[in-house]
Amino acid sequence: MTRGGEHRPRDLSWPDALTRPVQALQAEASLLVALSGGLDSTVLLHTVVHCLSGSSVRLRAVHINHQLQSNARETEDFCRQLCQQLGVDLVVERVSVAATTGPAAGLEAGARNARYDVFERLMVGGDTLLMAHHQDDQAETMLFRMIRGTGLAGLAGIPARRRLGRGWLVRPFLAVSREQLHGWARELGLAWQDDPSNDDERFDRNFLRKSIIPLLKERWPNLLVRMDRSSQACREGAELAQALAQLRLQSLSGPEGELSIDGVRALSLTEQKNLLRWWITQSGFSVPERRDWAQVLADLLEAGADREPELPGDGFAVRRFQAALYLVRDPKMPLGDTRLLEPDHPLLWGDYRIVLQKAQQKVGAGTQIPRIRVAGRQGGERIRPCPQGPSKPLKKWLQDKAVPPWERARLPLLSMDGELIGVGQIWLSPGFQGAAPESGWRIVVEREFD
Ligand SMILES: Nc1ncnc2c1ncn2[C@@H]1O[C@H](COP(=O)(O)OP(=O)(O)OP(=O)(O)O)[C@@H](O)[C@H]1O
Repeated sequence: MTRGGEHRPRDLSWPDALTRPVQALQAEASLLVALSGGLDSTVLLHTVVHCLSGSSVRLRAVHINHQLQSNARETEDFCRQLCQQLGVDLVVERVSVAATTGPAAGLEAGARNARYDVFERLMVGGDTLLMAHHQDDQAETMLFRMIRGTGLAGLAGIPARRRLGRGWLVRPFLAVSREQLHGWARELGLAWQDDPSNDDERFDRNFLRKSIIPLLKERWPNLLVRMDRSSQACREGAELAQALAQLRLQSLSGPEGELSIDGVRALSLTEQKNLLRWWITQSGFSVPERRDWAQVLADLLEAGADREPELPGDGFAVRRFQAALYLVRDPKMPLGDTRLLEPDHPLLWGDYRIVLQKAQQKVGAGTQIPRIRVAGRQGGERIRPCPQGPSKPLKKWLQDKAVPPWERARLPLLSMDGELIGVGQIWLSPGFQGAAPESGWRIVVEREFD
């Protein structure tokens, strides 16, 4: 349902609290306003147009139609008309939200994920996406996270600025309350769309907004300001914890990014947890949800030498090998089949990329393309590390080289005429390396994330 009056604001003086944070965006190259059609983002779009039209900033809006509400089409039309009247280019994306049959929270989260996926995809370098989150959203988020039992970083609430895809996400209204936004929207005579799902208290956020926060505000009128202070304190605390974890990471990590067990063991349990979480996040993964961190750490750090403890995660695992912890990415493809190397056709083998190249010809070297096979370990292989020397079991050789067990299973083995000529990046027969290799052919083995 459309509320209020016009697509054009009345000619009043605009409140400073709205214009100040938006004027600070003058230096941005390109702004994208996330426009839901609701009151908050409609006021944001009007304010951006009021403050920045005529400036050099490129301005667009983006509306995501989740196709969930009965008025989804009406809201999309509203956004189109609004942008047309304001002379702002609008991108509309329709998405299908998963988990529609799940519990209310699943649907809410599904819509949010779909929305952020689109935003990320749309952003190019130099783009800044603006969202209209305000002080009340901040308080709801903090309460909600507290109820779910989140840590310091979660209690820091919604950040005013953070990276999103190739650009930035900025929330200029975080210091403005919902009441103020509503008051100004009416005073300026603006129109907006009401979201019927905002009244549905099966959604946790709505329950907090409609039933809990008003009660708290009645008792503590400056609740929002106090919570804002708490979020600031938590943000600072989280920043300090990260800085400490980063220092520890630098001093305890070895040449392959592994962490020394003795070094980690010397830290308090609190610091161990802090370090492990930061290490996982820094490596681009999500920290697994565990309640038994003390147990997880005791397993990783104290298990007997004969055990191979691990903390599994999504796309990775933290594993122990000898005196260190390793953060190991899941391999890219199932290994197993045998492949033949073709000249100048890179072979992708899990995380490895293997290339066979014709090298400068040595006098007397054959010109025939060597038949080099690439395969995973089957067991029983032997290696002849020195061309004229004796061969030894590959298993023993890998153990002597202290190659971790998970790495051994992933290594591409290169062989020719039944003889091993290469083991991942660890070893390559001298006949296939250097400026003028004996065989007339050079092999290059790289690991993708090296
Ligand atoms: N359908 C939409 N299309 C474009 N932007 C949207 C849409 N829905 C929400 N937004 C943007 O996100 C802001 C916050 O909206 P809302 O509070 O509904 O989302 P939220 O789920 O709480 O957000 P978040 O998950 O980011 O905290 C809006 O002010 C608006 O800028």
